[in-house]
Order: sequence, then structure tokens, then C-alpha cells
Amino acid sequence: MELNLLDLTKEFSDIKAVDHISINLRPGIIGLLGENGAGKTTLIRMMTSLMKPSTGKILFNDQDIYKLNEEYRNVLGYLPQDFGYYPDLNPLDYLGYIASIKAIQPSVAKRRIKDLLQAVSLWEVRKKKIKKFSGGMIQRLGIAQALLNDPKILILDEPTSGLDPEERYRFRQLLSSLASDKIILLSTHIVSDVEHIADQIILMHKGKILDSGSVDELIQNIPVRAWKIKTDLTKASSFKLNGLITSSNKTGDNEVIRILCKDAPDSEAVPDECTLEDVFLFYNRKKSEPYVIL
Ligand SMILES: Nc1ncnc2c1ncn2[C@@H]1O[C@H](COP(=O)(O)OP(=O)(O)OP(=O)(O)O)[C@@H](O)[C@H]1O
Repeated sequence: MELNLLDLTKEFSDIKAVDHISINLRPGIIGLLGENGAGKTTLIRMMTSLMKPSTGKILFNDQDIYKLNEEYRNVLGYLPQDFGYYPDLNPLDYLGYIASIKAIQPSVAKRRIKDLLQAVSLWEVRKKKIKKFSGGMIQRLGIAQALLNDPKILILDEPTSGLDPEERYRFRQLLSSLASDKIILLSTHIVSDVEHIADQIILMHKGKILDSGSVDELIQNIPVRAWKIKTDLTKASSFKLNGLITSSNKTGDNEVIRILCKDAPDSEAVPDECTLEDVFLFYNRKKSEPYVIL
């Protein structure tokens, strides 16, 4: 099973929200990582066939998704950024309603709704009105509705926004537990949402893919390493000219700086482990930032 994005572009008057993107997606968890406005939602809306690309194609198993039409939508599960739920319904009635829209047979739907509510830990509150739910509970219900038709492709747009760290953790556990035979695409601007669960990360910036691959591959592909240096406060600011400072901790007259640059910025500098956060910071550094690769 594969989803092939071929030279996709989406223009809104003078904005190229998605700019000549080509990528091949296979089963596993794929993290679509980019800052706000990178073009993630636009890309996702094209992948769900809700929006037509200005140019390019999307092929599901070699067939154009717009030609497959309903056949494609039957294998797709989608959780938009703001999914429409009915606050006065309870999860049982809400999912029953969605199942009828998706034309799932009532006997199949009944069993599936029970399984899903148990999987997302909402079975105990199946008769409670959704308006009494926390943000995390609502997002879990959103996942359940996206999974109702047992989709082969599951697309989740910023599913962790509004969740607290504990809820985000549980959400990641849930995603990891989903069958590995699905293509699961999760868009986010939060590195920790995808760092430990994604098989593949797609780094998006200003409508383009900057890099894609495993976390280790992305780390290897940046031309900088991380270094830690203990320095005195007067010297500390000079390091800002040498690389991208990712953290600094003051202790008395000293400061411990963590910096991204190509080579050791000082004889005292010791190498530190690079992370996906470093990759994200490197690609999203501001043009105005004094940045010199040593
Ligand atoms: N319907 C539209 N009309 C005009 N411009 C749009 C439209 N939709 C998106 N854009 C622009 O396209 C760019 C990409 O937006 P998009 O929503 O795809 O990014 P994103 O990465 O999903 O960000 P966010 O997480 O903030 O939604 C932005 O500059 C946005 O303003």
C-alpha cells in the first residue's frame, strides 16, 4: 500500500501554500512537522481530496485519488483541526450518527463503536454528554470517529493542540497501539509529539519539504553538531556570533551554553547529543539570526 504525492502545488492568489511537493508514503506513523503557516493543513486537505491541487497528482496504489473518489474516501479516516461534534450528544449517539453518515451497517457499527470507545478509554463515559468532556477526551473521540470505517489511511491535523502534557502522552500511546498496517499521518508543530513515535518525519517549511526520513537520518543530514561550553558571563555573548544557541543556564559568574555549529566553537567545548528539536531549530532559524557555520 502506498500514497504517492507527485509534484503537488497549491496557490492562493500570490501565496504558494504548497510548493512542488513529491513524496511517497507507506504504512507506519509519519510526522508532518512544520511551524504555523508551513502549509501542513493545505497539504492535508489535498490528501483528503477536500481540496484540488493547483498542479500535481496524488496516487493511492497507482490510482488518482480524485478518480477513485468515494472508493478512496472509504479507506480514509480524517481528524481535522477543529472537528465538528455535537456537544449535547454522548459518544455512543455521536459515533452512531457518524457511522450512519459513513453508511456503515448498524450491526458492524455497534461492535466497532464499542471496540473504539474502549481503545480510546471513553467506554466508561459513553453516556455522558460531550460538552462535559476535557480537551483530551474530545480529541480521543475525534480519533474514534476517524477510525470508525477502519481506514487504511489515517490523517490527523494538529491532533494534540489544546492537550496538556499528560494527555499528549496518552495520545501518543494510543497512536502507537494502532495497527501498523495503516498509513498514519500526524501533523504538528510540536517536536515531542512525533520524535519518539514516528517512523518517518517530513519537515515542512514555507510550502516545501526540507528533508524527510527517520529522526536519526534528519539529525545526520544537518551540517551542524551540538556542543556545550562552560564560559564566564562576559564571554558568553560572543558565542552567539558563532552558532545557534539552543539553551543557556547561568550559575554564579558562569554560564553553560549549548550551541549548534559545525566544529567545536572553543577548545573547552564538549559534544552533546543532537535531537530532532535541534533539527527543527536549525531549519526554522530566523534569517536575521547571526548564524555562522564554523
Ligand atoms: N484558503 C486560503 N486562502 C488564502 N491563503 C491561505 C488559505 N489557506 C491557507 N492559506 C495560506 O497558506 C499558508 C499555509 O497555510 P496552512 O494553514 O496550510 O499552514 P499550516 O502549516 O497548516 O499552519 P497552521 O498550523 O497555522 O494551520 C499560510 O500562509 C496561509 O495563510
